[in-house]
Formats: sequence, C-alpha cells, structure tokens
Amino acid sequence: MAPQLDSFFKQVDTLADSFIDRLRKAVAIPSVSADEERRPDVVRMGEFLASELKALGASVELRPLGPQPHKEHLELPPVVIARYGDSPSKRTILVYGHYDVQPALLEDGWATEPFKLTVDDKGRMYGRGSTDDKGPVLGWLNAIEAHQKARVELPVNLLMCFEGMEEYGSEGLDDFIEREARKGGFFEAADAVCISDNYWLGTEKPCLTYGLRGCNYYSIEIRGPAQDLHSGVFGGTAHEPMTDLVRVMASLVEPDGTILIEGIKEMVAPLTEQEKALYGDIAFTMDNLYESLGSTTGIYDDKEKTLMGRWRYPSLSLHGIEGAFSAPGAKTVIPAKVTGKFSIRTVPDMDPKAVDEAVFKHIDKVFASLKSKNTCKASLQHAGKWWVASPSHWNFTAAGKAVEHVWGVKPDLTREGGSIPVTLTFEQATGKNVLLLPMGSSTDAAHSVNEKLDRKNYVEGIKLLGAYLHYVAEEPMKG
Ligand SMILES: C[C@H](N)C(=O)N[C@@H](Cc1c[nH]cn1)C(=O)O
Ligand SMILES: [Zn+2]
Ligand SMILES: [Zn+2]
Repeated sequence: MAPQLDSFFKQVDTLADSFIDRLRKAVAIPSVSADEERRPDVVRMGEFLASELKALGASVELRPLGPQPHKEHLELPPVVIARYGDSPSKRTILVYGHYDVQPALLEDGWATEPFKLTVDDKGRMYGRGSTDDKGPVLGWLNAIEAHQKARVELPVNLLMCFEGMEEYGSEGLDDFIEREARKGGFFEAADAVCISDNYWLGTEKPCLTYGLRGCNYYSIEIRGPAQDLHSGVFGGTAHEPMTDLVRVMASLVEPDGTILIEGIKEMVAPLTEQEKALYGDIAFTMDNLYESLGSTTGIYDDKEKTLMGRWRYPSLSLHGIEGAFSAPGAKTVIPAKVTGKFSIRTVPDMDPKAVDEAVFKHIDKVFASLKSKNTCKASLQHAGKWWVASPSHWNFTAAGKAVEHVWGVKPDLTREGGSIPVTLTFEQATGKNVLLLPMGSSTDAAHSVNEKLDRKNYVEGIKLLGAYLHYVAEEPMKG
C-alpha cells in the first residue's frame, strides 16, 4: 500500500492550488439553508457538487425531498447522492457531508467578505463553509481526483450523500436515509459510514470522534399590541412583549450554565469511574479552550470539567430575539411581537420528547407567574438526538492507522459538543458503524465570524481521507 499512498500524497501536493480553487468556487455560493431567499443558492451549490462529481466520473443523482415542513411554499434542496466504483470484490464506504452553511454577513464583524475565500500569509483560508462543511465535502472529491491523476485505483467503492439542510435540522433526510438503507436502496451496500463534519479539540492533534450531543431547538413567541409602539406614548400603559420575553429567557439558565428547567438534570446518565478516567489522557489544555474562545472566559478552570461540560452534560444557549431592536442608535420602540430562540444540547440518556415536555411546562409556568396580558407560545423548531458509538470497530482502527500515517501521531478518541442529527439515523438504518473523521481544528470558528480552514488541514485532510479508504480496505471484516 505504501508506494500507492506515496503517489497519491504527491498528487495531492501537486494539485493543492487547484483544490483550493475548488473550495473558492464552493465558498462563493452562499448556500445558507436558514434563509428562504438563499434557497436558490443552496440548490445551485448542490448542482455544483453534482457537476464536479460527474466530471470525476461518478454516477450522480439529485434527489428531491419535497416541500419543507411548516414552510410548504419552499422546496427542500435536493440530496446529492453519488457512487464511485461498483466492484463486488471491494468494500463499500458511505460518506456523508453537508453543502449548506450557517448565515454570514460582513456586518456581523467579519474581517473579510464571508463568501469570498481569502487566504492569508499563514495559509488560513477564511470563508463561510470553509471548515463546516465545504472543505471536508470537497476533500472526498479531491481524494478521488488525486487518485485518478496518480493512476492509483481507489481500493473501495464509494457511496456519497451530501445534503443541503444540515444547519437547519436536516429536514427530510431521516426518511430518505431509512428508505435508501433498505433492500435495493442506494445505501444498501454500505459496509461502514464516515462523516467528516467536526473539529479537532486543539490545533495540533487529530482525533477520531465517537459521540455527539443532540440538539433540541426552540422558539418562544410573545405578542401583545397590534403593531410596534412609541415608548413615550405607550410605555407604562401596556404589557410589553420584550419585557416578558427577557424574563422568560432569563429563567432558563444561570450565568454559570446551570439549566434551571425542572427535571432536566435527572435525565442525564450518571458519570461512572470508568468514564471519568478517560478525560485525563485527552490532549487538551485550558489554553486550547482560551485560544478557540479568543478569551479566558471559560466557566471552569480545569480541563476535565470543561471537556465534560462540552461532551457529556447538556447545555442551554440563548441565541437571539427576532423582532427586537438590534441596530445601532437609540430607537425608542416597543416591539409588538418578539420571538426568542434557544437550544438545548442533549446527552445520554435524555429523551428529546421528555425534554420538550419539561421545557414547555417550565415556560408556561414562568409566563403565568408574570401575570402579563400578552400571549406566549413556545414551539420546537427541530430536534436531533445524541449519539455515542463504539470506537473499537475496524472502521475506527483503519482511521487511526491513516491518522498515524498522515500526521505521525495516534489520534485522540473524542466526543463532540455539536450535533449532526443524521449520524444516529445512518447507524440505525444501515446497521453499520459510523465514524467521525474531522479535518478542521478548534480555532476554525465554525458558525462564527471569520470561519476558516487552514491550508495544512485541508491538504493533509485530503490525504487523510484517501489514506483512510486504503486502510479501511485492508482491515479484516469483524462486524
Ligand atoms: C458539528 C456540525 N458541523 C454542526 O455544525 N452541526 C450543527 C447542527 C445543527 C443543529 N441544529 C442546527 N444545526 C450544530 O451542531 O449546531
Ligand atoms: Zn455547522
Ligand atoms: Zn457541519
């Protein structure tokens, strides 16, 4: 395998600039799934991927998912599914990624245009989607191209599934995966699944990830007057939706992160001595946290508690208020209707439905205690369950060998604080092992301003994805 991998690696280095160009084209498409106006761009991004895959000789389909739930006037973007290689003597690996991105505006505080890939003198490639998840998705395409140009045969059959709604709760995808994993479906032949859509814990050490938190995302709508009001004329005469909302939102969580909703704490699996012992060995320091925070405002002073806070305990984050005055200046308005957004990252053994019940009961109780004449309606926007797998499977063994080959170190086994809702669906529907194999580092600022992917992580990451396919082809089949 070594000479083949060497030729492949050499081609990746030779083609690195053209791979960066491919990422530049992808970042230039503002495929923001949460923004209705951007839906044509999300579709265009799916079409871009499909045409790149076709040019590489893959057989590709754009599968429609139908109208978007609760927004029936909008079509969901298509799932791009592709097959590269169909040899019965080879193992089949199913890879998943997403081609949609989080919203991004220059005025949010970006130092460069968010949808223009900008590479600085340290090789940091800034742009929305660079690390989440366009870089890793293109990593698979680049690995195919470098194999072709190096005249090295891909040692596995590759099935690809790239969706355009991950950042909006993967609407419509669960049913699609369940259908296609059945007999005769597109995913039936998969022997294992690999997802590259999370991040290293720090900036130096690669990792393999075997767990994710889930995410229940809620909104609280409070309305009263028929339209926005002058606060001088009406302040002191009417119940104000914003005043109610900040009280309700503040009742959800303490400044130290403690969730104040009754019953949530009791749903969390107790920490065992065996699990506790795992955290000490993980290559992570408080400085890693401070570097990625860009500040020293961590809740805990020690590494173990910080890792547990990210991986194995739930968290509740307040995200924003739609309808509130947020522009610069001093507008003296009373907003008539405001919608607060928050989410809860869930962990074993939390049942998403039981979390909903506890949340709605809490909000009703707190709102009632305000004795406001406004109306309050809380709803779930989307939910995805947590996932924890066994990292002792051959899929992980192969990935570990590939990491050692490319990066020269044994990877850490980590869990992830973020969520990829379909991971559990892939595991349950295919009955196969799922591995998370991250490309980007902890300082990439996914979802934030100035998202980036380092050139080194991209180029070595492409080598890693290719090397993984070689090692996975060689692992003895044990399950
Ligand atoms: C980890 C992954 N790259 C990611 O960013 N996932 C999102 C998924 C999500 C859930 N609700 C909305 N988006 C995340 O963890 O926020
Ligand atoms: Zn994301
Ligand atoms: Zn992602």
